[in-house]
Amino acid sequence: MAMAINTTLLFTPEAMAKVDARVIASGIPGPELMRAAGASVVACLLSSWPNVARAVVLCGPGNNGGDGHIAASLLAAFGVPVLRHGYAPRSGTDAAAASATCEHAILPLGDYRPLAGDVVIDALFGAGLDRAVGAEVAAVIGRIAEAGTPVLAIDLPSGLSGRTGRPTGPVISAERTVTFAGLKPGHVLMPGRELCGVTTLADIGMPARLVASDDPLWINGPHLYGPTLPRREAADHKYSRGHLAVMSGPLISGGAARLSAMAGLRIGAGLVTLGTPPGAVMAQSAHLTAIMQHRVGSSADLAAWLSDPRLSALVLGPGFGDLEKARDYAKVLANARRYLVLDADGLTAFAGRTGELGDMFAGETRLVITPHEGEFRRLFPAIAEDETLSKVDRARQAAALLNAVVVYKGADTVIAASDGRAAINADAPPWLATAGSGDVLSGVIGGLLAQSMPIFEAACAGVALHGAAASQAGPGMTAEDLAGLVRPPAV
Ligand SMILES: NC(=O)C1=CN([C@@H]2O[C@H](COP(=O)(O)OP(=O)(O)OC[C@H]3O[C@@H](n4cnc5c(N)ncnc54)[C@H](O)[C@@H]3O)[C@@H](O)[C@H]2O)[C@@H](O)CC1
Ligand SMILES: [K+]
Repeated sequence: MAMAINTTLLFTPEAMAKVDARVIASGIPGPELMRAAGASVVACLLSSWPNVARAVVLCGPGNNGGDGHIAASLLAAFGVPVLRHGYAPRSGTDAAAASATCEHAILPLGDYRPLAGDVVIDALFGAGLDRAVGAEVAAVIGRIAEAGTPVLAIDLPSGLSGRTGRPTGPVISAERTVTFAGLKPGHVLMPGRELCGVTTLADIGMPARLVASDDPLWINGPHLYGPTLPRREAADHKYSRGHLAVMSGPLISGGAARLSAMAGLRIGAGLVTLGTPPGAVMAQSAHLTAIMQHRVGSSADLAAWLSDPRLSALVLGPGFGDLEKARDYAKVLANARRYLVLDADGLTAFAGRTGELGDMFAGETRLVITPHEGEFRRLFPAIAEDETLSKVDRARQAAALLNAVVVYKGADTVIAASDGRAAINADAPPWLATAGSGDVLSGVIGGLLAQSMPIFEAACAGVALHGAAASQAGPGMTAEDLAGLVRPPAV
């Protein structure tokens, strides 16, 4: 039978509970899964801490504790000194059967005092955590943190929500986490990703076809956008690879549009033109070679320019400056049914006016917005303030509200479409948070849209390829370096 981990989907705790139930209903007993889970924890512990002096299993009342009991009995069999602290499982459960395999008594949780050489196995709560941990658990979490004792978390660090990636209260900070069959949003959303430390996905013998979910939530990667990347053909010419326009701001802030335009060209758009206000044309000319210019001083100029049907996608916002003009231009672009990446000043222009923006872009989705945290809060204050929502929920609600693809930026950028599809990007390097990097991202997405890539896939690919360019650039990267390193993958 094909056993599996699913490396592309993300499973909310609810979706994972359904997978568990399906697998057990298919005839694989729960205790068998628990044995495999406990064994994978032991494998991780022994490879990461081969000189462990004492393995301290902190066990909770549910199945997460059950995995911990299995780990305790296996470690004891391997001759590792073991301590169990925590709560006894309810009788008759799989966790109780697991607990019975270990002969060490379960000592009270509050009695644990960390010693040098300890490694803690956190088996208190996993996917079943539904509220803040109590005072006794909070106290032991505090003592472990104070002592700096390394922690290996089972499934999720206790106190972390697998759905939101946020702590529900006091939370374990783990060095390593072992989870099963598929990652949960909490493993990749911040600060969850950091609280998990290094996360390992273990195969516990669930059949591949059952490790599935009808919630369209993925890790961002080529599995999402690879098949729709623009193909290079020998017969390509510049017009067959699309024409991207980037609206330039005034003299003082024209650099942002240039970064965006350069990125659009590098990602493969056949032609890239700056739409420049008259006062900035000379200055921009001094900087441009492969990028062309068109003089655009008013909405009428823009509308006239758009009579060229080859102009398929536009970027509006980086360094644009004039908020009223940004609103007017967005309206012209919406009426002309062009694909638009709205960023920076283009987003600020619609703070408090998201209804207006959504109405403009009704119908087939043609709008991508790329807000960072502050811009998102200004655009969607009610969604941003709702503490029950995860970043994925927020991006999805914003996307539905605007009929747009939302690229909600950060260390855990979420890309969401108005039909509910969403992806979390989990591998961008921290030095990507630099001035001008957002301008490059909007150019990358615009360049892919100009090449007729479908809109959600273009946004996912843009975020991934932008991150890949940053990884290649390395620490100390500037936005100019980044724009120069953006490349389409070979397809
Ligand atoms: N069912 C399965 O097929 C498998 C489950 N596995 C493990 O099972 C775990 C999920 O098990 P459970 O659903 O039993 O969940 P947990 O073991 O995470 O805990 C659930 C129990 O804790 C209580 N609880 C939740 N939050 C609490 C809080 N803040 N303070 C005090 N009590 C709290 C709940 O009411 C419930 O009784 C996974 O994380 C994974 O480790 C693995 O054994 C693999 C297979
Ligand atoms: K845990």
